[in-house]
Amino acid sequence: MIELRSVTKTYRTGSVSATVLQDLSLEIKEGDFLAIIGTSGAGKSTLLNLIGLLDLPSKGSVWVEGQNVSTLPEKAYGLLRRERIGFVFQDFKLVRDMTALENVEIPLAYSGTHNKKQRRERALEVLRDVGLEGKADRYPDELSGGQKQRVAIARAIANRPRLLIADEPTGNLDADTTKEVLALLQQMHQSGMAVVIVTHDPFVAGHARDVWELGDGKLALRK
Ligand SMILES: Nc1ncnc2c1ncn2[C@@H]1O[C@H](COP(=O)(O)OP(=O)(O)OP(=O)(O)O)[C@@H](O)[C@H]1O
Repeated sequence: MIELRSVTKTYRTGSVSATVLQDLSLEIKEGDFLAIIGTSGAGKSTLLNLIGLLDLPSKGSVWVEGQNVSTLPEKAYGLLRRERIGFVFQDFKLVRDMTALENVEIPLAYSGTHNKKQRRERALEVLRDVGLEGKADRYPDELSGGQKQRVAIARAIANRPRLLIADEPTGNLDADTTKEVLALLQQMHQSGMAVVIVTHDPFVAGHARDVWELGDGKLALRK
């Protein structure tokens, strides 16, 4: 589905350059469930940005279904991302002055595939899938952390992406809520989506089928 081939990522700030990923390869296949662990600064977010088509490598290539994304015009690249990938973040990134329902409608409006009525129906359907049917009209500030993350997951899956990327999705949640969110991610995986989680938490990583540790710019399989 998405393949990183010998990617290197170097950041340059003025005359200083730092290589964060070094000749790293990784293939994400349909239905995978993998966790990426590593110390702070190891490059996990940098790696997720490449997997999520948010950034390009300095060297090497990123392939999506047989296409080298470096060779695509920016518009096509953005479209691939919007159609195929959903993102979930530690701090939820919900829009505060929009209700849960309106937040979930955002990607549906961007994709241009649904009219207003269809957007509403699809948003309600995914809110139901994450167990938040009754909270559709609540604003983020009126929801618990776990509920906010469930809204964020609903928003991420509204366009039926093939890949769900979660960057520390339980980082702001307590133990019980962490379990709820993990159950939901497992449910997404069982429904056929590939799931990639970045986490510091061994308990969270343990739920994935494969665990990769990022260190010294390379990945090592830990499970
Ligand atoms: N845009 C950038 N410009 C320059 N350096 C950057 C940039 N983004 C990240 N870095 C550097 O790259 C290294 C890896 O950062 P990254 O955020 O990928 O690590 P991480 O493993 O996700 O860390 P954390 O667990 O603390 O979030 C760090 O040393 C960071 O300072």
